[in-house]
Amino acid sequence: MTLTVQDLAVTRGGLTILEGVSFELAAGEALVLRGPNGVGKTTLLRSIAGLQPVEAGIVSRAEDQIAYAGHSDGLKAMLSVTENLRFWASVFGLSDVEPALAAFDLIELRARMAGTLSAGQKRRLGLARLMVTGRPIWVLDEPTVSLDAASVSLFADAVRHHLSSGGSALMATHIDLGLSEARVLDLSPFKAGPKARQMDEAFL
Ligand SMILES: Nc1ncnc2c1ncn2[C@@H]1O[C@H](COP(=O)(O)OP(=O)(O)OP(=O)(O)O)[C@@H](O)[C@H]1O
Repeated sequence: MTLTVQDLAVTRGGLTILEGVSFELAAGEALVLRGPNGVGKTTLLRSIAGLQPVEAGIVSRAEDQIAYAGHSDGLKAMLSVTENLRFWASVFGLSDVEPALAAFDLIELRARMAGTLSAGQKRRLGLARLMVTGRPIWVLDEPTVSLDAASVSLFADAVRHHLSSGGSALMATHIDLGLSEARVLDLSPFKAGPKARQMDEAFL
């Protein structure tokens, strides 16, 4: 199994948000996390990626197997599109960025400074970065934000290709990507108990 999550509890701002979350993800599989705004999708993904500690439970995975793409694109504004990808490829020990440029329709934009890209173009570059990590488990938080229909379709193709090459993907998304092979996990039943909920209201 690529990723096993057992009885996981995660916190945000010192409060338990989700508890009792369990699932498995094998090579070639995609799992889509669903649930209303604020249920804890981002918190869960960050915890699984090792970006924040878990409160309880087990996440069995090698952190160096995970490529995480979250809300901030992490792009270098003063580097070109190609230079950004080359930079990330070098960090991960890879060199060929051409497939990633092609997959996300970035060839015509390759010489542009990343800081001058539109929101959707930046997002495409942020997602292209996944391909140059060479890492098998993609953990994606709302990957399609700012993407138009054609770009969503490119992204879905990239995920399909990743799965067919033995990769796997765990993602939170509100839209239907048309990935018929993806399983769906609704997080609503794992919301932490009423005590934590009441305290959460105090933040509002
Ligand atoms: N610093 C904080 N202190 C307290 N609560 C927080 C803090 N940051 C986030 N939260 C709360 O934690 C809960 C989970 O947030 P999270 O971002 O994981 O939800 P989400 O399911 O990803 O939401 P969305 O669909 O809106 O992106 C929310 O109720 C949010 O208000």
